[in-house]
Amino acid sequence: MAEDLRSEGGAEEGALRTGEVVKLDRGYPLVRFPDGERLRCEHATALVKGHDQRAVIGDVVAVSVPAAHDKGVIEAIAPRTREFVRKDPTERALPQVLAANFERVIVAQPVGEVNLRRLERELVLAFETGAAVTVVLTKGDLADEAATAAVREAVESLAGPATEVLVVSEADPASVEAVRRLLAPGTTTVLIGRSGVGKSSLVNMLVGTEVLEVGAVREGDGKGRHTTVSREIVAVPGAGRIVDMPGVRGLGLWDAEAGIEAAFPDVESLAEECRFRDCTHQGEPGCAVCAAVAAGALPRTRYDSYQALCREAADVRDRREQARRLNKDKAAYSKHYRKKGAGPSRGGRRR
Ligand SMILES: Nc1nc2c(ncn2[C@@H]2O[C@H](COP(=O)(O)OP(=O)(O)OP(=O)(O)O)[C@@H](O)[C@H]2O)c(=O)[nH]1
Ligand SMILES: [Zn+2]
Repeated sequence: MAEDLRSEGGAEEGALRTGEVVKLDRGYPLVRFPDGERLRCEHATALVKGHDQRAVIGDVVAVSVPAAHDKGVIEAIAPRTREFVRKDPTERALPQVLAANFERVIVAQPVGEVNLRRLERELVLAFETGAAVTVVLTKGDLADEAATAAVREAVESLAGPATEVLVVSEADPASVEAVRRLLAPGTTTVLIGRSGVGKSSLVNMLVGTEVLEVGAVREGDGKGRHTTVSREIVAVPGAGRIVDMPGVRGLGLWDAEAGIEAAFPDVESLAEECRFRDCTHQGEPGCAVCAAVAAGALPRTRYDSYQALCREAADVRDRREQARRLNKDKAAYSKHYRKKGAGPSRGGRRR
């Protein structure tokens, strides 16, 4: 008992202050307090040790400020209203939260080089958060009107009728006004998209000054480019706040069932006509999805990526289940072990 309390309470005397993680870079998380003060904060060992809890951008945190200490200590992280989660690229079965507590996700892709397969994946992750989702096609000046219209149509049909699709261009400052209108005061928007699509440029246009460093794209393949790794919540004048999430390369699915459903409304509505309620659309009799593919009503590529994403989601689910079972076994084992070992010496150890 006493041990539990000790590990929870921490040794700090001062009152806890509530703040928000507004910047993450290579240093300690930067926390902003309601009075505007910003302070670099490290994590209390109690947070990191047991469950490896770490604050992400947007997290509301309780901070203690030990006397004669230049850093604060994050003692607790408030429950999140929303999380952007991907599978941790370096782990078999662990999630990685990239941002917390936001109201909207903007998925950015360059209008001249839209990658529909990647967009599908980005939409699954965005929808999975439960936030409002918007697609912004960037670099509008690099595509002519006809090409832009064709791409917009393709993207709209992919994203579904509920998702707005906007086109912006650095060459046309008015084009970002539609984005600004989405950022309602008091709300936070997360901006995702592969490196170089123009996310930082969009944020700078919204703010009106160079708040974020813009990467210079190397001629040709665009490889070997310097990418910023910091994430920062930026206030947009007269609107809400936006977080540019640079350097998000891999977007492995984590929890994805609801996201897939939302990102594939065309498949989902066809699926309602399948003979079996649990149809997997892989050749079952009376499958409306397969029938639509055969009739050319549902593009085969679209069907294939739907199936691939479903497989990936199921695979992650299996691995999590495995890990959970393993941990349960471990926990049961150590509980048993503790009981046996602690028996005779229990009284003696208590102080
Ligand atoms: N022609 C044109 N170029 C643009 C536009 N927006 C951005 N760019 C260029 O695209 C390159 C990449 O822009 P960034 O804003 O750094 O892209 P990013 O998505 O923030 O990239 P990361 O920070 O690496 O994630 C820069 O050279 C920009 O000048 C646009 O509307 N038109
Ligand atoms: Zn079916």
